Amino acid sequence: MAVNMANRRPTPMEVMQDAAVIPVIVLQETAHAVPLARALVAGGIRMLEVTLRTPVALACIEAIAKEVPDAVVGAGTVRSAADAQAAALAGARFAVSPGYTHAVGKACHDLGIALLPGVATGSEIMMAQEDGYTALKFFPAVPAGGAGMLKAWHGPFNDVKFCPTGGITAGNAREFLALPNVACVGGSWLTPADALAAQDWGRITRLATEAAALPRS
Ligand SMILES: O=C(O)C(=O)C[C@H](O)[C@H](O)COP(=O)(O)O
Repeated sequence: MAVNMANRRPTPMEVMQDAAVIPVIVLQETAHAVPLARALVAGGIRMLEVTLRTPVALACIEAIAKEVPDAVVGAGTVRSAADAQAAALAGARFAVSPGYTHAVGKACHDLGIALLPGVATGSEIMMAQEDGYTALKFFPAVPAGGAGMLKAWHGPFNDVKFCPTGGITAGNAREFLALPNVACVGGSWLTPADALAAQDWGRITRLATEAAALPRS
């Protein structure tokens, strides 16, 4: 499944198909970015979503883009065209949004970076599809209806693939990955805040290795 990403930006489907899990990363320290990225890559996970939730997020994206060539760094929590522009400038090669607006979709299209738009309703799926997006993040997956929702969507939206995120854990990931319309899952469990604070990169590589080995449909 893994394709050679050197020197180019992935398509949305390539972002979703590279590994079973996209780690959702919240970084508080710029110095953690590179060792964390290397730890995840060592475990077989290289599509990395760094959320724009902290003041250091853009600096972290920039550091990973420059110093970890085997990683493909993306930005999460992209909520506006300005977020998308800042992320692309920092070196993000894809974007993930918690919801969807035409402005975010157009910005990513114009910037030439892949977007996984966040959706939680049929109307949002239709809006994203109108703009050409068919590889979508289902957020927040568990609170918004979980596997049952994905099964229901598979009827009318059987041309869409999802990355359920929000409430996914090592315990329930398999149930989601077994669904025909799920290409991968997203989650923060690979990068626990206490492991980051302790700079326990070995633990993060172990979590990534387990996640990379999860079976997919
Ligand atoms: O920041 C964003 O852009 C988001 O969309 C939220 C994250 O995807 C979820 O917070 C991850 O959920 P957990 O794995 O349950 O921690």
